[in-house]
Amino acid sequence: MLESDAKFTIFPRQIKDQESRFPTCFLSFRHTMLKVPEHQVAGHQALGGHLGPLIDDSGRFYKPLQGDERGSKEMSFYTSFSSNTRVPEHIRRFFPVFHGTQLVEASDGSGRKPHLVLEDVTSGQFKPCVMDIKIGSRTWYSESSEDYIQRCLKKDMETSSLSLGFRISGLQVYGNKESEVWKPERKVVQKLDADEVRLVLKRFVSSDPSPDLESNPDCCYASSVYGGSTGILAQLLELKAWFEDQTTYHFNSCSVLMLYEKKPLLPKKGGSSAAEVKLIDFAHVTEGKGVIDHNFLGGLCSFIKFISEILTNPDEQSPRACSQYSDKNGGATENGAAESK
Ligand SMILES: Nc1ncnc2c1ncn2[C@@H]1O[C@H](COP(=O)(O)OP(=O)(O)OP(=O)(O)O)[C@@H](O)[C@H]1O
Ligand SMILES: O=P(O)(O)O[C@@H]1[C@@H](O)[C@H](OP(=O)(O)O)[C@@H](OP(=O)(O)O)[C@H](O)[C@H]1OP(=O)(O)O
Repeated sequence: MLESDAKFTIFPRQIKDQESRFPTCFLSFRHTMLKVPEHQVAGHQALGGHLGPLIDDSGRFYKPLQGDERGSKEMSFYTSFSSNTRVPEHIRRFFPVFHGTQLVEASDGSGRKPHLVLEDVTSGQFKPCVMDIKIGSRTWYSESSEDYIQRCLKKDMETSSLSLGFRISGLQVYGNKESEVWKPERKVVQKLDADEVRLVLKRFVSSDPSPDLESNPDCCYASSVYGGSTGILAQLLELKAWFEDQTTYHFNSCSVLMLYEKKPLLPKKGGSSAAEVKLIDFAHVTEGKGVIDHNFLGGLCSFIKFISEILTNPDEQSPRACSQYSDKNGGATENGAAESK
């Protein structure tokens, strides 16, 4: 039995019809115009007739439930988490609000399909800077199939996951110039080494993120975004304290999403930037069975060290230029779009 009040079980699959696999209490219809999210930085994307998430104008993010067990796993997680009285209130804010599931027209034209209805965490932001960081030195878990374990192992070894305990899955950073956005190729940022990751984390909080500049990034937003009592570092430390205690869930292959809105003027010293940390992607969450999620905790600690070192030494010269990824579609672009899966 789980230590939580909520049952953390996968919904049964007695009924084959995909729409019927999900409890009717979660199904509802809202007739609204859905569109492809402009600020998505990783994951399956709805562009080009693929199946991917959609958003509406009221601040909701519709993530299609994947037909295999990933969909039921993610819904099972949100259902369990929503009613788990052991989750402290101050920790809930790190998770997108869950509004149940809904049948909506899928982006790949395959008809109405069940989607998770989540809070759109970028809603209302004009120039959101977003980074998706997949946490953990391993993205597989013992319950996975042999084939899945092999695929994950290969990817973990080829990317920074194994060496750093996390990999950057994707990002976008706005510059101060109107409509300039840096959205480097995902395959490249996943494989950066420690120096390059440090440089990207600096560019994320700089006035001009453009990778072809000779100068070091100015990090002029570092103290207001990463620092301060409500900044990214403080939030990550709060999350870390929870992970040192919680043993209900193992967050395999989950991501930390960092976001803040780029404003042309610098916030006053010590002023808040309304930077946020969110946890997303729960398609591979498993039961913690009373054991600390050391894979996630280790990766989180490693990521925290990168952020805190930037705050301590923002002016430290980065030993390497990022030519590796600036050469490969990494330059600042006009409304650059990430590639879709
Ligand atoms: N609640 C949300 N609000 C706004 N954007 C979101 C939200 N959840 C996810 N995103 C965006 O969508 C991207 C992919 O999300 P997620 O990892 O959940 O999808 P996925 O298709 O399961 O990914 P993967 O293929 O890595 O398993 C994130 O990087 C982020 O940009
Ligand atoms: O194709 P799948 O089975 O949906 O698995 C995806 C995988 O394709 C994807 O890799 P890539 O297409 O970006 O190379 C993985 O994303 P990362 O690159 O961030 O690792 C996804 O994580 C895979 O999905 P899942 O994690 O559910 O296995």
